[in-house]
Amino acid sequence: MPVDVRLNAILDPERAGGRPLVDLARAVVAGGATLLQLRDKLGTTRRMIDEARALVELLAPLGVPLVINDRVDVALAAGAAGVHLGPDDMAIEDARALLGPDAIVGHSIKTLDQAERVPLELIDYAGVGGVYATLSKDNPAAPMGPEGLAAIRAVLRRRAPLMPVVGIAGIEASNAAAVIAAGADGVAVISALSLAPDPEVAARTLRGLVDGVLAERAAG
Ligand SMILES: Cc1ncc(COP(=O)(O)OP(=O)(O)O)c(N)n1
Ligand SMILES: Cc1nc(C(=O)O)sc1CCOP(=O)(O)O
Ligand SMILES: [Mg+2]
Repeated sequence: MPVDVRLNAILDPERAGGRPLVDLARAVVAGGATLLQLRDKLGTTRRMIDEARALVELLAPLGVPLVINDRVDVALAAGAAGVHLGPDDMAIEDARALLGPDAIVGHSIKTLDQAERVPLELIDYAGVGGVYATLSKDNPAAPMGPEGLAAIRAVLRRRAPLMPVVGIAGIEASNAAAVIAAGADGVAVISALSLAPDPEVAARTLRGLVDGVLAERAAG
């Protein structure tokens, strides 16, 4: 079954507004998040495994998968569902060999060239961006806009028609519908959820916007 990327909440302790990650996870899942990612760029390996284990314990009974950003070892140690990797992270082939066929392996696609070359048969979803400007990533690439996402999505659809595509970077309530209208199957979000006054409400709003455009697409 394809990974449900409709609302991909990325939890980053540097951008959690001081909230415990488990509290944030509980709130965004209550609001409709379908996939969670733990992204901790500064913590020790031990801290990251502790965070991941706590999230797995919360999410497993709720049926919401957790992927770990960058770190195959942390995913394995914590029993997470999989990983999200980018062009500078472990090669997809190596990650798949270590994690096995049932794990979720997501991969970033930032250019048309990557869309042509990434071994799509080994991944479960594509994170396409940066769509808009973001303050949540160091040295982000120039925003590609919904048009850039649509162009990458066209290449991915030709190569792997069922590959779920999730847009990332600067996505919030004001622009989420445009990302889905450009062809994404979901949105990946840090600040518009984690730094919202009420993350559960923010998740429900984003999920509603995504579902609305997906329903129009399904209706043809
Ligand atoms: C869903 C999703 N898409 C893209 C990314 C970015 O991954 P990467 O390019 O490896 O950058 P870092 O997140 O590691 O800084 C992502 N994390 N999630
Ligand atoms: C982790 C990440 N990767 C990006 C990319 O462009 O590849 S943008 C990003 C951060 C997204 O956070 P926010 O929702 O706060 O903009
Ligand atoms: Mg990475």
